[in-house]
Order: sequence, then C-alpha cells, then structure tokens
Amino acid sequence: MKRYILQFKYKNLLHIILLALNSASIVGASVTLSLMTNELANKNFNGFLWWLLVEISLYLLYMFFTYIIEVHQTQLIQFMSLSIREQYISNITKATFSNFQSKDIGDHLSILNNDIKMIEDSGFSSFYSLLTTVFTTLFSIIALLSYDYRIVALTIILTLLLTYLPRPFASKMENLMGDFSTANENLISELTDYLTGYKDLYYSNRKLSLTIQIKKTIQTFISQKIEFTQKTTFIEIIMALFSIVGQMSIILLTGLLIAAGQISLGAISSVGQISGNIFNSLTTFNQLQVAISSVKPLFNKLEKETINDGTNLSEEINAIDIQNLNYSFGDNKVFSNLNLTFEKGKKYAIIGESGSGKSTLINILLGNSKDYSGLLKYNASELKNLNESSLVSKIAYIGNHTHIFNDTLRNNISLWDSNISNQAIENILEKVNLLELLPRLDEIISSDFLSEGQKQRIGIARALLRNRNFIIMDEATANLDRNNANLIENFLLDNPDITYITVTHHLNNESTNKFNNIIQLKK
Ligand SMILES: Nc1ncnc2c1ncn2[C@@H]1O[C@H](COP(=O)(O)OP(=O)(O)OP(=O)(O)O)[C@@H](O)[C@H]1O
Repeated sequence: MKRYILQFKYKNLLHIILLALNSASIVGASVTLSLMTNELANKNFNGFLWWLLVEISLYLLYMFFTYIIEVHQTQLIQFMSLSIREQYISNITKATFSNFQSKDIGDHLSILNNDIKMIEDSGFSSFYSLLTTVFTTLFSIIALLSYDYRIVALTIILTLLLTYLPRPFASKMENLMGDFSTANENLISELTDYLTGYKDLYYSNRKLSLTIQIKKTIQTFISQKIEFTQKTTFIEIIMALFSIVGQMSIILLTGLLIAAGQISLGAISSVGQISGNIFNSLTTFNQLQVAISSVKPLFNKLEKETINDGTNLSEEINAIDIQNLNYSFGDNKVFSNLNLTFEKGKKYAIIGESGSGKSTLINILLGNSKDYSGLLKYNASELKNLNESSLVSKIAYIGNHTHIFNDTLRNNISLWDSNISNQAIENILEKVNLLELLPRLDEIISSDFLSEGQKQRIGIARALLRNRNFIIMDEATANLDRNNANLIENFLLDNPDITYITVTHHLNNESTNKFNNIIQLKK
C-alpha cells in the first residue's frame, strides 16, 4: 500500500494537510465549549455570544473541509486503485501464460473487482481515517494541556495502553479478511461456471438446476459472510469497550479536580467532548489499524508474480526435438518415452482417439505444461529454459475457439496494432476467404455477428498477419465447411516456408499426402 501512496506523494501530502486542518477545526470547536461555559459562569453574556460565533465558524470550516476532503479522497483513491489494477494486469502479461491459466476468469475478475474494493475501503480509506484520528488525538492532547497536566498525563497513558492492547486482534482480522477474499473469488468463479453452462442445462431441459446450484453457491457465500461479520464485529465491540473505559476514567479525574477546586467548572464540558474525541478516535484507530493490516494478504495476492524469465530464442526455429518425454496428470500417464521431431518447413498431423493426449502434446509444445520429464528442445535450447515471450514471437497458435472482442472488425484482426496497413488486412482476408467482410472492417462486431467458421478464419488471419512461420493448430478448421477448411489447409500445406503442426480428427485423402508425418498417439 505504501508504494501506491508514495507514487502519488504530492497529492497525498495535500490530502494530509487538509485532514490536519479538518481535525484542528473540530477540536477548536470543542475547546470553545469550555470558554462559553466559563463566560456564563462569569455572567458575561457578550463573551458567551462571541465564543458561540467562533464555534459556529469552526463548525462551518469543518463542514467545508469535510466536503473538499471527500471529493479529493475519492479522486486520490481511484488514481491509486487504477494503478494497482494496471500493476496486476502488467504482472499477468509479464508472467508465464500458465500462471494466468492457473486461475479461472472468475478469480481474476474477483481480484480486479472485489479485492480492489476491499483495498479501497479497508486499506486507503482506513489509512486516511487513521491520520484523522492521529491529528484529532494530537490536537486534543494539546487542548487538554490548557486545563491540567494530570489530565494530559492520564490521557497519554491510556492512549498508549489502548493502542497496544488490541494488537493480537490484528492478525486474527488479517486471516479473516484473507478467507473472505477467497470466499468472494469462489462465488464469482462458481457463478461464472453455472451461467456459462446455462445453454447446456437449457437444452438438456435442466433449467431448474441453474436456480438450485446458484442458490446453493450464494447460500454458502452468505454463511461465510455472516461468519465474517460476526467475528469482525465482535473484535470491533471489544475495542469500543476499551475506549469507553478510557473516556470514563478521564471524566472521573476531571470531576475530582473540579471538586477539589483545582480547575474551573467549564473544563468538564470540554474535557468530556475532547476525551470523547480522543477515545472515539482511538477505537477507530485500533479498528483502522486492524483493517489496514487485514488488506495485506490481498496485496500479496495481487503482487504475486511468476516471472517469465529464461533465455531468448532469438534465431528462427529449425527443429523441435522431443526425446523420451514422459507426462502424467497424477496417476494418469499420458506419454511415456515419446520421441518426435518437427523440422522447419514440414507438415505434421497429430491424430489419435479422444483422450490420447493430442491437446496435452500441444500444450507441452507451447510451454504451458513444463512439468514433463525427458527432453524437448527448440533448436538446441531446452523448452524449460526458454523465455516464453520469445517463443510466442516465433510461433503462432490457433485453437478451436477464437475470441471475438466487442470492437471493430479491423481491431479484431490487427489486435490494435496500428502498424498493420489496410493492404495487409485486405491480403490476409483474401487468403482466409473472408473478403466478403472487407466492407465491414470498421463496423463494431461481437461474437454473435459472425458465424463459427468466420470466427475461426479471423483467428487464422490474426496468426498469418504476424508472419509466423511456425504454426500450431488444435482443431482450428473443425468448424469450417470443407471448401474453406481445404482452402486454409492447402495454403498452409503448400507453403514451403511454413512449418505446420495440427491436431485433427478430419484428415482427408487429398491433404493426407501433403503431410510429411502423421503422428498417431495412442492411449
Ligand atoms: N488439466 C487436466 N487435468 C487432469 N487430467 C487431464 C487434464 N487435461 C487432460 N487430462 C487428461 O489427459 C488425457 C489426455 O487428454 P487430452 O485433452 O490431451 O486428449 P485429446 O487427445 O486432446 O482428446 P480429444 O480428442 O478428446 O480432445 C485424458 O485422459 C484427460 O482426461
């Protein structure tokens, strides 16, 4: 959190000054109370009216600062949370792709939405409230000095005691917040899962399952939320109890000093209010400290990076060499001692019955499953030691699902790369037989506007546009009609510069002869 506060240090400094002025005006207003009482005790009504006017002005000033602070704080917190979100996204892009995939989209959404909201409320807002309580306590202690040093001494002792007593609760609260964040993640993730699967439930005539499953998920979340609230409120009440005891002790001492004739009667009204200020802020101080430390696990989660380091694959890929590769999912051994070679410019089809490991092999080749044993070399470099970004700058992967962004067709093809010319887009559309879409280039499209075959051809166009000579496909032409599938397949098979590796269930006689090797995987 410190890092983001320092990132906006001047704006934060201004904010701290505003908070100090705000606290000074409210403490000042409390002090005028005793001055008014003393004027009344001296039967000086004009003096009383004068202090009343001062008090009204201080309250107006307090309201003015409160307004400015509210607006400025919202702005400041939004700047900082934007920066945290940017950092999270930047970490995703710097880390390995398998690191991104280790969470589902619901988890990422929950972090970017719920966790950031908790950081805004329990982290930043609490930090500023904490500063307010520090200023209020400080100014109140200064104000108390004008009454009696013994009141100040007792206030300082109680302040220190009440600051340190609740420390053990902080770590408890930290754990509770961590658990609650996980509960939030699970909620979003499960809701995404059921809603995504609604189509399957609908056509299996099991619509009711959506309501039942979502209700169960929400009920689990509700009980976690109730437990979280029960535990955190209990901690907060214990802290409030400490504060009441402190406040009453000060008032008792002031009463004793007035009774002994050592301080004026007016002191009771101000000391009552000022000690109220101090101990109420202290309760908040403790709660705020706990709240601030409770967001630590959220920051840890946000900043957890899996660095994508390794050596760069700077040269063109001449060959991929697989020797004695073993791969298992738990007890399920998918490959044992697999040996394969893929050479530059050659064409490979990977076939095999369902579950034989075709997609697993592609995932291993792409560097997404590095927990294999054996050797897998890109040229002379072992895949495990390669920098992933340099690998994807040499290969293109096209899966069986192409995501269409809600944006123009042009951006969907160029992926917002402004260096890609209109001519390049036109050429690529011609290659993938999508010239019919040329007049719609600047139209905003979404997934529903295109046929499955068109979407897949856009996926292929994206890869070809990047001039990758090493193309790996996983059933990418499965949704195309025979003509379009042949057109694209022939383009890849007839181009001697392209190394083409494809998983397929649809080998036809014509293309079979064009493959250099048909790799049959067995269960
Ligand atoms: N993430 C995973 N966790 C555990 N087991 C997995 C995982 N992914 C795949 N498997 C298992 O590994 C084996 C190979 O799966 P894979 O998806 O590679 O097969 P495939 O040949 O591509 O199948 P299909 O033709 O049906 O797509 C299967 O037994 C599958 O259940």
